[in-house]
Amino acid sequence: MGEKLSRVAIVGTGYVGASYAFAMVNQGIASELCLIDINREKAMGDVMDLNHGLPFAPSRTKIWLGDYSDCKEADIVVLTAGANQKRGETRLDLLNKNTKIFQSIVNQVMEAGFDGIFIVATNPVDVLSYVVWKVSRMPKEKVIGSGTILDTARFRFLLGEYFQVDPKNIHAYIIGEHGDSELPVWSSADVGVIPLCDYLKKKKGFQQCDLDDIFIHVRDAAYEIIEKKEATYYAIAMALVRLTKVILNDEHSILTVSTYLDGEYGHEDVFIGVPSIVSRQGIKQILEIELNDGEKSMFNRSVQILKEMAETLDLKNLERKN
Ligand SMILES: NC(=O)C1=CN([C@@H]2O[C@H](COP(=O)(O)OP(=O)(O)OC[C@H]3O[C@@H](n4cnc5c(N)ncnc54)[C@H](O)[C@@H]3O)[C@@H](O)[C@H]2O)C=CC1
Ligand SMILES: CC(=O)C(=O)O
Repeated sequence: MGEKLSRVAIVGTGYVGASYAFAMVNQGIASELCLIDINREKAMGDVMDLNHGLPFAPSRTKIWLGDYSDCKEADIVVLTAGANQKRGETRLDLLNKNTKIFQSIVNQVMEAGFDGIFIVATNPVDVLSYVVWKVSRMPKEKVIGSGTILDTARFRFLLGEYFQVDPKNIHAYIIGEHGDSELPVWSSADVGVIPLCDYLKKKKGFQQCDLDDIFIHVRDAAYEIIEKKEATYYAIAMALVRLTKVILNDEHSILTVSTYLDGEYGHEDVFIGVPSIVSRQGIKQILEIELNDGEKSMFNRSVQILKEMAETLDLKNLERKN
């Protein structure tokens, strides 16, 4: 019996999309990788460049310049197309531009007969995940935004550096909007199996004000990197590869993806970053972690901001008619 083929289509091969494709090939995650971009020359250049690296890859990947008809057979379509933040812009500033682009892309993907899982990375990722869900009319479990996966990774990296512990042993989440209103869930953060607040008390030299500073660096990391090199792409690419692998291998891993709340955390009709179990079917379950009062009010504010942004869009006219 032959190996099961897995096809991933990437729409948007700019900094993020191309870095993701590179990381996918390097890790040998999918057997087929189809690159789609309005700038076909750029995408073709990436296809050639990636194909030339295949002799060094861990497994064979079929890589080609595609069009929307290739999405019919795709297991996952990854959306990384659209405008990125320029210096001084927030993620939410991109909303109108990227909603128009997404409406056209998602319609074409669906018209091709796609029936897999959407991964959304383009900003503002939470509101655009909502747009993808509305336009595609896919089940809510099958639209997954990258949410605060990247922020959580940044958080774990910086906490690991601070405590001199492997970031993989730091169990701490950033939740909420992937953006300025996100929040750290200190109340349930652990170093190994020790609650972070106990760890802080027991070990000399660590203090809460340093942790507050770490969170500010996490929240503002994108601004800092964009100031230095115009865009961020390696870490998000690696985060998207991890999410892709979790889906294709049915890993049931917990990731802080942007997903549709339907009563969880006391909210509904909004996509936002919360820890969720991700499987081959998409979102299997949202984990409702206990938040303290301060965290609850920050989370509620984040929901409110995302809802207000979604309300500025003409959502009725976004939905596909058939
Ligand atoms: N969710 C996250 O954690 C992160 C999200 N991002 C976001 O990812 C998005 C992409 O960023 P970059 O790759 O840096 O931008 P980029 O400008 O380098 O690439 C965007 C690509 O989209 C393509 N594109 C534009 N309109 C299109 C259309 N109608 N159809 C097909 N392709 C189209 C462009 O030709 C370009 O190749 C941005 O919105 C950025 O803010 C970036 C980093 C982290
Ligand atoms: C650009 C962006 O969203 C990030 O690096 O977090």
